[in-house]
Amino acid sequence: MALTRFERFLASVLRVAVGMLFAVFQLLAQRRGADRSVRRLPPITNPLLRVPAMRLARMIRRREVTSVEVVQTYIDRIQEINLLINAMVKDRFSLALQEAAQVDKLIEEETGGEDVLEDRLPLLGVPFTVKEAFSLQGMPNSTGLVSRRGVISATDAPPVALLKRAGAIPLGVTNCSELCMWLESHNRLYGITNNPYDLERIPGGSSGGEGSILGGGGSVIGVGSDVGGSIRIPAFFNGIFGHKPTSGVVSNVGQFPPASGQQPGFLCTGPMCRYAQDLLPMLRVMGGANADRLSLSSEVDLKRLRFFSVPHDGGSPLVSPVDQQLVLAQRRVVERLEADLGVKVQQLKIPQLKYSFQIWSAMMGAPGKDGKQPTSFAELMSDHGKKVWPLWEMAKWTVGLSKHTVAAIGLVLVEMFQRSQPTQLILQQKESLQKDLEELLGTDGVLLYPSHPHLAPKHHHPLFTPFNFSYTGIFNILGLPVTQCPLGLSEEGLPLGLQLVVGKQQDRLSLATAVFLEKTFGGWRDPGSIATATTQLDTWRGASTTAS
Ligand SMILES: CCCCCCCC/C=C\CCCCCCCC(N)=O
Repeated sequence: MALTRFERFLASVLRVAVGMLFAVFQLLAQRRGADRSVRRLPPITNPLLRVPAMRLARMIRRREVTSVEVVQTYIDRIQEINLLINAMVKDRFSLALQEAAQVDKLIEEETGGEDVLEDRLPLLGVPFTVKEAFSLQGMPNSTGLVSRRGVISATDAPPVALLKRAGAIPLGVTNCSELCMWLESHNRLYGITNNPYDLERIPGGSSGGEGSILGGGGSVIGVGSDVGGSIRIPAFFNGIFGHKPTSGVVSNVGQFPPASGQQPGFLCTGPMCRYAQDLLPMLRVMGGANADRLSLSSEVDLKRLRFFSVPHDGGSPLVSPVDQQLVLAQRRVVERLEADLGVKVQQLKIPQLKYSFQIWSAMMGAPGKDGKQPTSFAELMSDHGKKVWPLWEMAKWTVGLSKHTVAAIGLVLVEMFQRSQPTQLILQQKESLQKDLEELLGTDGVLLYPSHPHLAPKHHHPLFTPFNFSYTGIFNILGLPVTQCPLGLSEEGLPLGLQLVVGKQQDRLSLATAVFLEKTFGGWRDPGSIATATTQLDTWRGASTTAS
C-alpha cells in the first residue's frame, strides 16, 4: 500500500502549510508572552507520598500507618498542586476521610490476621483517582461536554467498583479531553490541565488529568481508558506507568462516550500508576474474573524472553520523526537488557507501521458485526439532540462563542470526509500487520517501540501534529497489550519513555519488563525535585558513542 506520487505530493504540501501556520502560531504565542514565573511544582516532602500502593496497603494492614493519615497526606498534596496543574476537577475529600476512618476501625477490630485482610481487600485504605469519563457514584461524568454539565453518576463503572471492593478509596475525578478524543486534556467545562514537569506543556490526553495528578505526586494509582493512546500518552508525558491490557479483560462499561461499531474491541480500560510493581495487582483487581485469562501469577523469567527493538514507524509522511533523545533512550534500554539479562535484542524495521494512522482511523469508523456504523463524533457532541454544524461551530469558536474546543470541532470536520467502510487495501494491511506481529511476539516476545515522536509538547502544539498519536493507536486496533514505561528525564527535564508491546494475553511479560526497567532507570521522578538531567543524558551519549 505504498503512497501514490499524488499522495506524497499532498503530504508535502500539507507539511509546508502546517509549518507556516505553526510559525505564525509561535509568533503570536511569543507576543502574548504569557508570564508564568512558577513553572514547576513544589517538591514532595512527605515520605508517605513515595510509597507504592501495595506497600501502603501492607503498612495500613499492619497498623504502621492509618488510612486516615495516608488519605489526608494525599489530600494535602492535591491541595498544594492542583491550582497549578488543574488535574482534579471534583473531589470527595470529606467522604474519603470518613471511609478511611471506617477502614482503620475495621482493621482495629479484625481478628483473622493480616493475611485474611490481604486476600479479601488487597488495596484496603489506599486512595486512588478516576478519570472523569468513568462513573464514580456521586461524582460528575461529563467527559468535558458543556451539555453534560450536571450529569452525576448514580453508580460506579465496574473497574471502579472492583477497586472499591478491594478496599481502595476514591479521592475524586480528573480532567480529560472533550469526549476523550484529543492529546490535550482541555474542555470548556473544566479548562486546561498542565504537565507537572513544565506547566506550559500538555499532560497528554485523554486521561491527562490522571497523568498529571499521578506525575505530580497527588495520587499513587488511577483509572484511565485508551482507544488510541489515552493511557499511554499521558503516562509517557507525565513520567509514570500505564498499561493498556489485552482487549476485553477489563470492562469498558460505565464510561462516556460508550464505544460503538468495532470500537469495543479497541477501547481498553487500565491502570495508571507511579510504581511499576502496582500495575499487576491493579490489573488483577480491575479485571475481576477475566484477569484469570492472563496467568498473572506465573513467574516471568526475563532472561528467557525474546526482545525486539523497532526505532520508528518506517517514515509516515503524516507523522513527525522521533526525537533524538527518545532514540537514545531506547538504545540505552537495549544496551541494559543485553548487559544485565544476557539477552540479544533484535533490531527490526516493520514498514507496515507507516500506515498506522490510516489503519486506526479506518477501523475506528468501521461498522460493527451487526452492520451498524459507530456513533459519529458529531452525534456525541450534540446538545440534547441539537446537531453540531462544524463550520458554524468553527466560526463561533473564532469569536469565543463555542462551547467546544477547536480540536473537537476539527474532528467533526475530518469525520465528514471519512469513508463508512475501510477499503480492502486497509483491511489487508491490518490483517498482515496483525499476523506478522502476533507471529513475531508469540508467547515470549517483547517489542520496544517509541511511545510518541515528541516529548511532552507545549500547549496547543498537537494541533499542528495531529497524527503523531498513531504510534500508540495502532496497538488498539491490533488488540495487543502494551505497558508504558518511564526512562528518566530529558535535557529539558521532561519524561522520556517507551512502549513495551507483547502478544495477546501475555500482559505479564511487559509488566515484568517494566519492573526491571524501573529498577534500571529509576522510574518516576518527583517533578518538584529535579534540577536538570543533562548529566544523565551526557552519560548515555558517552556510553552509546563508546559502544558504536
Ligand atoms: C483543528 C485540528 C483538528 C485536526 C484533527 C485531525 C484528525 C486527527 C484524528 C484523530 C485524532 C485523535 C487523537 C486520539 C488521541 C487518543 C484517543 C484515546 N481516547 O485514546
